[in-house]
Amino acid sequence: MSEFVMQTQDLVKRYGKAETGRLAVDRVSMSVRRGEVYGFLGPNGAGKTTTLRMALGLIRPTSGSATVLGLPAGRPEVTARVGALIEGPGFYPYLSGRDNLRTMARYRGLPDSVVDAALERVDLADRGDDRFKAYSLGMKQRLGVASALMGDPDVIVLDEPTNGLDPAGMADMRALIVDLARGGQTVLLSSHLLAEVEEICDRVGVIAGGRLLVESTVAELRGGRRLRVTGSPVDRVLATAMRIAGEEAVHLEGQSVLLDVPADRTPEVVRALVADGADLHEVVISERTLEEVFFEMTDSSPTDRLHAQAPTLENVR
Ligand SMILES: Nc1ncnc2c1ncn2[C@@H]1O[C@H](COP(=O)(O)OP(=O)(O)OP(=O)(O)O)[C@@H](O)[C@H]1O
Repeated sequence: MSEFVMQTQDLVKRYGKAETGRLAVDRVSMSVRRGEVYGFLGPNGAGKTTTLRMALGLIRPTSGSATVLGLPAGRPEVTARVGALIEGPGFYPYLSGRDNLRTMARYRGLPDSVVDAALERVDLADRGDDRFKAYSLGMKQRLGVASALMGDPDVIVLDEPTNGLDPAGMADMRALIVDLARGGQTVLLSSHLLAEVEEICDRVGVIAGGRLLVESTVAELRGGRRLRVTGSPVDRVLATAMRIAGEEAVHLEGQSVLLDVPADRTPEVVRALVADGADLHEVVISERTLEEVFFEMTDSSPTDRLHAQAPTLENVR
């Protein structure tokens, strides 16, 4: 059994004319491992939905390929083992939640018994007989997830499942996703919310402008710990830091110099700074947040960071 449940190789999607059409996805190769929660992270319009639709065989790639559970995307035997919630399924407003799911289950050749299990799973069992149109947004989202869970699929693909939910609804949805992975199912979650991905995902793929910028564990992406040094004169601290850690690993934030070095190099850094004549006011070892990593990766300035309101990728581009 392969370690990977979903892989794409150089997936490309160009909407419209061959030469001049919009390049929505540009050579994306990603791999989702069995049993993990994979966060597919990117700002609006990055190409997340288009990539997922190709990976599920819902639209044809311009070039490249995708395999799910070792088979080409879109094959019927694969489709039966993948549950997906992409851009909200079309529910009938005048049918109850339960009848909506029954209709879908029958269409997919599943027994009625999967419906109650799925409603139970998303905590909608006692509201299953209410009409869909009377559901709150959170309930509608949960019913969408229930539709993806019917038949106990191996892989669950959820496109922005917390969109439009209030904080409590988001927390419930995250808890459900973590629970699914604990039960052995693989979850591929697309999101533009950094904090959400950081909280619940094992690995993440970051997409922007149709390109996959990076794919790694959240811990690897953060690069472990970093050192924050505040001292004077700042330009001397900066020069020494760059000499010790290399230019790439040094960032200036206000009056502080940030160094991406392993924590055990702290004494060496402090010795060098003092030897170079810097006055040290503060040396702190801190964990980087995913948000910090993204701002650096996309080269936005500290001023942009000050104006960033919510930790979403919208602020990054
Ligand atoms: N059917 C289509 N025809 C033409 N262009 C499209 C189509 N679907 C998507 N696009 C364009 O492709 C690009 C990627 O869109 P996509 O929906 O995949 O991004 P996304 O990351 O899922 O964004 P969002 O979070 O806003 O859904 C966007 O520029 C979008 O306008």
